[in-house]
Amino acid sequence: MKRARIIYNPTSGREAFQKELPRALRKLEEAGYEASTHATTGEGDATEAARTAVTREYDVVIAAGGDGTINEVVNGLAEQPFRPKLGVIPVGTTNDFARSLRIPRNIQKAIDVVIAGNTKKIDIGKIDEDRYFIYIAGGGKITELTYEVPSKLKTMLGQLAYYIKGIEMLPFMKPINVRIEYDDHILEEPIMMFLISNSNSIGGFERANPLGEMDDGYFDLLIVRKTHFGDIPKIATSLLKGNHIHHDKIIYTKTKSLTVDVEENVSLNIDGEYGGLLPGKFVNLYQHIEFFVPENTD
Ligand SMILES: Nc1ncnc2c1ncn2[C@@H]1O[C@H](COP(=O)(O)OP(=O)(O)OP(=O)(O)O)[C@@H](O)[C@H]1O
Repeated sequence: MKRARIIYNPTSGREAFQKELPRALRKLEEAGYEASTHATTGEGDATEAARTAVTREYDVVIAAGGDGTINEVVNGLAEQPFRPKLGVIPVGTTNDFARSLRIPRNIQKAIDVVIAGNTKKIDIGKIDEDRYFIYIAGGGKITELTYEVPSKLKTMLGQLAYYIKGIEMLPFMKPINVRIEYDDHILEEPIMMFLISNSNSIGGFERANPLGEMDDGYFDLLIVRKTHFGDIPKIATSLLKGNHIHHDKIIYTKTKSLTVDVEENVSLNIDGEYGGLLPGKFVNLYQHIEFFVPENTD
């Protein structure tokens, strides 16, 4: 009999999962899984729980929560030589990663995806020696000033799936001097921010194959060079149209790894959460975790 460990955040998304849990367990049992649960107790607990699931040789881990919970579970699995297959039940406030995998928001339908058994190996980002991210890492320096973001700009930016959180901050950012090394390039100049993504969103909003670039071993690297407040709407428009690749304030490329050095204190954002200060080394781990995904995503 296959064994599944459900790691869920009981506080995530208005506690919706707990109500559905008995039904989810029943479904899994009927599908031939012996299933057990672990309710997380606070920050970092999902990482520990995932490590324990590996030690106890579960075949499958199911992470129920938001992006934060999935990030933590992946951090517990990523360094293990044997990594169970990972199911995702998106019950958080932000579920960008699950959305990119086309996993349904409906809890029972998301369980059905696990039961159906279709999987895909997805790249994972590694930061320095022992931290991992699932879809985005980025950095920049936020100013003390609070400009009002024009509402038109906000509406436009609202359509940017992954980069929204980063780009939306542009008006509040001030230039930082960086040294970024990627492939054979060395960039040494003031920039507004950089975003490293393991996604298909940028330049690919209308892609037919949504997972096409989450398993290719490459990050998307987006760097916004030093710019003035007035240029930001233009940059946002160009990002939205997907022709940002040719914008002179934007560097957009693909790379398997990069290092980012800074002279001052600049914070790093990992999967939407504060992730300490730079510098950092970022490496794409090719097809490192096998996720359950709906069948029609290939
Ligand atoms: N029992 C708990 N009580 C409080 N916080 C917890 C608990 N278990 C886990 N957490 C923390 O909650 C963080 C965020 O959770 P998660 O990503 O699942 O939800 P979310 O999408 O951020 O939003 P929300 O919790 O508002 O639905 C996790 O990174 C984890 O550190």
